[in-house]
Amino acid sequence: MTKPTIQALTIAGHDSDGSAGMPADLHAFFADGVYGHGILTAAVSGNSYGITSSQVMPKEFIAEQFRVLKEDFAIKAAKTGMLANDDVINVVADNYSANDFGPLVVDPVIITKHGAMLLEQSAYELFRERIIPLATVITPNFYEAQKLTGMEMQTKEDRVEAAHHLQQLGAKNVIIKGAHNDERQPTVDDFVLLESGESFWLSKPYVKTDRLNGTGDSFSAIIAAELAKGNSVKMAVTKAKDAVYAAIANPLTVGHKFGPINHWDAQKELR
Ligand SMILES: Nc1ncnc2c1ncn2[C@@H]1O[C@H](COP(=O)(O)OP(=O)(O)O)[C@@H](O)[C@H]1O
Ligand SMILES: Cc1ncc(COP(=O)(O)OP(=O)(O)O)c(N)n1
Repeated sequence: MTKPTIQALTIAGHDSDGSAGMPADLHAFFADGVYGHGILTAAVSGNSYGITSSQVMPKEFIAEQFRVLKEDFAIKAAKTGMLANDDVINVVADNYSANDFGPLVVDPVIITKHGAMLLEQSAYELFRERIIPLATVITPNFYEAQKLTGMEMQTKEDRVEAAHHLQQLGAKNVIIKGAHNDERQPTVDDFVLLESGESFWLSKPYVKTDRLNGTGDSFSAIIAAELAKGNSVKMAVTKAKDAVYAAIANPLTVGHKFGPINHWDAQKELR
């Protein structure tokens, strides 16, 4: 007899270097013991030096992927990654609303750590209108929170204010991740604002490393995997923080420049 398998979905772009985007999401789902499905929105050609070009999938093809997954699989939670432009945002929002894939974690992928823009600037407004209200949890980094709220964020208080702003835009639970390259701080602190109004900080030591590709993808994918298991948002974000920290602190040697995180060590943390 086969055992029941918890299934989650990523709606994201593929990065050819395997470190970020859909590959990172699927590694993270696997590390957390969840079977992963993937709706491909775009693909980028990248290696450890960076991204050189990208292609966006046709909207009809994205809609078809939703249709066939819905027909067959019991998906319990999902996450979004690279949504690229207005067409992708519209087809994802229409199809997510029409299907029952459970809670949605929105990772607002706007720019990578190394400066590649993965969401057209002209699409920020539509993203705010159509994607943020679907979010059970939204996980912007410092930069993305500024772009989505239009706020300048300098202090920790600014981060708290930005989280409330994102909640007013319709996201139920908000996490604003700390800066990943601020060597002056001994810790990286992520601010969490829950639907109930409860708030707290998640904190881990700052790790100085070039091997940070796919941290945001993996973080949001573990949150989605935990929600697929029926766990609370509070438990999901805490486990994601711990697991991604373990994956950052024990780096892999892949590529010559900016490397991936270590999902095997994330898996040890999640067991
Ligand atoms: N240098 C670092 N040291 C420790 N934790 C980090 C570091 N960089 C990122 N993190 C953590 O990794 C998780 C993913 O965040 P982040 O890297 O900001 O996402 P993104 O890829 O969207 O920019 C967060 O919990 C963040 O605090
Ligand atoms: C196709 C694709 N999607 C997302 C990213 C970047 O992922 P993220 O984890 O948000 O950012 P980095 O930590 O890798 O900067 C990507 N590179 N490709």
